[in-house]
Amino acid sequence: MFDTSTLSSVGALSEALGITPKYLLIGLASCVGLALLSCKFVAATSNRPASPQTLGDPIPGLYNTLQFMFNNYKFMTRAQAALQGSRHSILRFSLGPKTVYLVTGQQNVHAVFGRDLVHDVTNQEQMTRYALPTLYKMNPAEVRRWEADLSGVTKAPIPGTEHVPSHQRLWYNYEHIYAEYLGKPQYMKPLVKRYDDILQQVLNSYPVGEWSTVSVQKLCRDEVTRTLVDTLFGPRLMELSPDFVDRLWAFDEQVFQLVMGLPKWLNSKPAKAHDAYVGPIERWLEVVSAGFDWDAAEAESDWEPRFGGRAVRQLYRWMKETDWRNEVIAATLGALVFAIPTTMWMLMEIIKDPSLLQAIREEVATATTTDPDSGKPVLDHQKLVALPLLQSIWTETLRLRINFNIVHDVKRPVNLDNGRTKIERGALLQVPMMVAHYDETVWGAADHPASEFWAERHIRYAIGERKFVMAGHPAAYFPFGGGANICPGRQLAKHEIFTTVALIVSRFELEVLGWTNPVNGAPSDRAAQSDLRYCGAGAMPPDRDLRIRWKRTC
Ligand code: HEM
Repeated sequence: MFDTSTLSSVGALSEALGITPKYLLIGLASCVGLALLSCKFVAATSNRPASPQTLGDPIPGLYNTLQFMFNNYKFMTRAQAALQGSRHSILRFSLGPKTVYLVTGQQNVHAVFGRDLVHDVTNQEQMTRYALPTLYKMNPAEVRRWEADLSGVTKAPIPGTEHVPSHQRLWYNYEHIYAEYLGKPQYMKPLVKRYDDILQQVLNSYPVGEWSTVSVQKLCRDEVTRTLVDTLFGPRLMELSPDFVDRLWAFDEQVFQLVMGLPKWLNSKPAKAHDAYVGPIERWLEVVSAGFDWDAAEAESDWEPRFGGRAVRQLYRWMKETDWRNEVIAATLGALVFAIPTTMWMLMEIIKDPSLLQAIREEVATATTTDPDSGKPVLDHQKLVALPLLQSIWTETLRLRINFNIVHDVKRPVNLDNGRTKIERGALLQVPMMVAHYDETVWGAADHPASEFWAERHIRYAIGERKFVMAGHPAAYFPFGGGANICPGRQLAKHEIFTTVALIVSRFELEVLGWTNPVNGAPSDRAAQSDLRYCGAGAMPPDRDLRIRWKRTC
């Protein structure tokens, strides 16, 4: 039990850390073990030389750990400040008993994602410790299978593991099937076509010539999400569970807490939301797999109504062949990242600025043809994803709104910082997007600081023609991660999001009504900003909604 003095010191500490007391209490309970270990660790390592830069810890072993976990934005701002003006681009701190190296600088980022270190610096320990038992619901025996697969993630197995049968190579197949069936153009194109068709049907439910009021967040969380789910999984999932999309968003709210692995008795909400989300996927799998003929042509088709697109079907097939339980398959498929916050941001940025909206309409028209039979407009997706202004807005949105700390374990000692920093085995490397994506020296322009959205940041004009040219170095921009684990859905996401924007701007007249608070719908006197609670965890959604009036024109 806490007495009042404990609560007031919790209050003071929470204020200093910028964490709400509730989270601090949960954090204190869960971190106490880590912190004790960490104090021992700090004592053992305090004689180290001051290279690389070390981030001070006001309460050794505790403050940094808590702030990192519960107010990542403040932590990263401190880290940025510590690195500024320092001759180092690597910052060391402790997270519980672990030594963490925050890796910044283009050369270092390039090295961490590069082929040379692919077997030395991996995400596998993070996966087996955090993602597989929580997000993918694997039991200890199932996790041990992954731990036992030492054959690596690349096509060629790590020397000495060539005896592992190829379909039993868990790390390799997991990456490979995603990369193949989500990323390769011949498999991705049918998914994009399906997405376009379904979204058109959804938008056609708004009668031509009639004004109606919609909100951008609600539209994306509802209609656009349904379109995405139908594209990947087919229509049966939502027919069997009409409230599936509500369950998805309820789970989305809890996912960060879930992956933190807090015990259920401390906070049961994340596990409950997870079960409520995975349950319908498991039931759907039972229904669609029953009697499915794996030797028939439909098993190889680009899209069929049971499993939907080929990626999900291929994953299911491999997982069954390698004896995954249905619950684990359902949880793994359910973890497919959805691209919704990026869609919300792009729509908001375009719709709120009438001259940008007009420029995008004109650009989209150049990627639209007319169907000779129906006379209806048809998007040329290949042209669409190459449009310069749309690409600039996409790049700018991802740069500012995707904020993820990519974490890798060091399996063998590595040298970074031009050989000046030796990283020991067992340490953690964190590659934060926030430092690279907001770097003023890379992205800043006169009158347009790096922290600000500027639609034309990645546009150059050559003889009056608009061209897309990324304003900064590619190694300072990695919203999809990098190296062996780079997001396999990145091209699909780009195609789907561009299609959504193009269909909306070209078929609707749009008028802004105002910003609202999505929690209670009340009017807001300011535009949306990134929801900083999501800093370090993925996409930062807008903290305000945009209410608009729209009228379908064709
Ligand atoms: C704007 C949209 C998206 C962004 C910014 C994004 C970003 C990311 C990032 C940062 C990672 C982690 C990479 C790493 O650990 O190095 C990731 C992984 C992943 N993404 Fe995406 N993603 C997006 C959309 C999608 C879509 C639409 C799909 C599929 C339908 C998808 C499927 C995946 C999968 C399966 C992984 C895990 C790969 C693995 O575990 O190795 N993503 N994504």
